[in-house]
Amino acid sequence: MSLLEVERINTFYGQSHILHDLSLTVDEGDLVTLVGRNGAGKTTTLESIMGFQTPRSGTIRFDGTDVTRNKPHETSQAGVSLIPEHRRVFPELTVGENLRLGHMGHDIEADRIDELTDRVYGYFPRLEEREQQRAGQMSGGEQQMLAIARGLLSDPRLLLVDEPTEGLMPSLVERLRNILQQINEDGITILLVEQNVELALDISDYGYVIDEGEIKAHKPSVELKRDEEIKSRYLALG
Ligand SMILES: Nc1ncnc2c1ncn2[C@@H]1O[C@H](COP(=O)(O)OP(=O)(O)OP(=O)(O)O)[C@@H](O)[C@H]1O
Repeated sequence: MSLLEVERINTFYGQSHILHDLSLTVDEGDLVTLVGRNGAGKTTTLESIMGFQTPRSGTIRFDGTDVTRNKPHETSQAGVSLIPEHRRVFPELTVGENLRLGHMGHDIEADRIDELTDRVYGYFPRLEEREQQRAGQMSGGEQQMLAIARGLLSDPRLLLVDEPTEGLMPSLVERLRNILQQINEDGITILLVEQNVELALDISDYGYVIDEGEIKAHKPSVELKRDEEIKSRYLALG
């Protein structure tokens, strides 16, 4: 059994049929990527898994439990955390306050919260230095780090990350790439959506290619990287 099993989901916005019989699986411990052009349906896939959109048909199972009709907070309590696009942090709150929101509503023991906090400060030392600062005063890159850190404080087993490198300068992209790998090596399963296809395929074990709401290919990332036809047809690369 895979940690996440998405089986033939169909998701609509009103009359618009966006995801067509979409299936994918993510095994525990893996870093899996979902890549595809703008508007291909990547965000909609993550939102369907999390419960922000409810598929009209099909099934989503997390750790063997049907979560297809879960509300987002229920999916979150089950162990999934979504880091949305555009780093949504609360600008008026401090870094520390933003982080504390990460474990609110989750039944996590105080010792575990301390452990998680230490761990995220290990990944992102800058956040510890800026604990008292308002999030809105930080750079875009730091806000992205904060959004990921906050997501980790809910103690997830599966992290869904939507376009984390968007708009970051190259040195930060490099840092973020290392941190995502480290988070995964520390035992958290990751499903990563990325426009930066080269980066996504470099750090992932397995890749899914989506186009017009359908999975067009899936294979180990090392094989996708060599597949010039898929890259030029669906990813505008090569
Ligand atoms: N709230 C919405 N209402 C109607 N259509 C939407 C809505 N959100 C997205 N869409 C449409 O659904 C399709 C898939 O969008 P989605 O955001 O999932 O794609 P994406 O692959 O994540 O693209 P991007 O990289 O641009 O975010 C697009 O055609 C988009 O226009």
